Amino acid sequence: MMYELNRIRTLYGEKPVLDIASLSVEEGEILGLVGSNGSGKSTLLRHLAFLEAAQSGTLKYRGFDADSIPLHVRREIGILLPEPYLLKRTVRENLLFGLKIRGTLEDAQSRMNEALELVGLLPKKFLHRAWHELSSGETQRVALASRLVLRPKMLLLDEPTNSLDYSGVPQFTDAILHANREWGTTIVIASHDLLWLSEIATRKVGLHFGRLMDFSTTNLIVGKWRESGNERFFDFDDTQSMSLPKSYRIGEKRGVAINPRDISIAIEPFTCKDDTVCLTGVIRDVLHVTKTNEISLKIVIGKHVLECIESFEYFKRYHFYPSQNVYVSFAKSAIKVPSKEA
Ligand SMILES: Nc1ncnc2c1ncn2[C@@H]1O[C@H](COP(=O)(O)OP(=O)(O)OP(=O)(O)O)[C@@H](O)[C@H]1O
Repeated sequence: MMYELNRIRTLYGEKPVLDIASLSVEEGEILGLVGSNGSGKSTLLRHLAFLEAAQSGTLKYRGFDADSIPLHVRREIGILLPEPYLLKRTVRENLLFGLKIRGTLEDAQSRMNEALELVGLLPKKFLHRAWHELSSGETQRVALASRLVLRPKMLLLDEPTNSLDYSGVPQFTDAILHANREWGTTIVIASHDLLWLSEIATRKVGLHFGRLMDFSTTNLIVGKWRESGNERFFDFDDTQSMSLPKSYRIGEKRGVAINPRDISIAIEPFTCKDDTVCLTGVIRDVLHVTKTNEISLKIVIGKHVLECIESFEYFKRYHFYPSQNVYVSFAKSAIKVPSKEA
């Protein structure tokens, strides 16, 4: 067990931003943290890196309490922030810094080369570059390389794909998987890139207004609700809406969740019954989730995006592709009001 959190509560001023009853992180897993802006993901990562303490509750790392963790154990943990900070020196000095303070300089040169190659930078070209001669994507890569060179036991990544271009993302994926598989690094990643997280994470948890959600879905819809008669509706756009479950209480700021496996798509319209929601949308992304041999599709419906998971066989039959118009359907009973704790 890497982390054990119990009754963690964090307040900024009067405002509660984290309220987690319990959460564990197992050794060797890649845990994805999902949640909308301000849901508390970065705050949680800062707690896990011991950069900032929660107001109450207990946080243990490999059995050590936050306030008695030895420095050498704390140094097993690497964190990559969304706007990475580099020392105002060369790439080489940035990579060497962590090795120096840990006193592990034996095979420094080969480890630096390996770390740079892992993030897709040629050591010959980049090792002696100054920090200001790097693009933002290269800065992000060097920042990850300077964590990888330490072969950390624990790696915390906050929006790691932020400044990466299209080719940078697969490279980062490989680097992260390499750390996990070759060195046994346990990884926690906060990201809005849900498709990417589905590909890389072995488990995902959702944070919603600082609380863990007990849903196994990435389709968390938070937005404005419209009341009409006794019913409440969520509007995808001017013409498409869905009615909300009776258990949804307005003013609770909880949103609703729909499991991607409960959503069906088709190229012909569905026969829509009273207990079903039927919508139309456009496919934005198609991703093969190799772990489960399923297809994850992102469907744009009005101003919102829903993820839908179909079997590989179904996908092969219809050959769904990005930009295709599709019909979307799910049972009204699939719209869940998430409970407050996992
Ligand atoms: N230093 C701070 N002082 C006051 N409030 C803060 C501070 N840091 C974060 N917050 C607030 O705490 C809440 C959680 O912020 P946090 O950065 O953890 O969210 P997040 O899920 O990482 O968001 P995002 O997806 O936008 O990065 C937000 O409402 C934010 O405004």
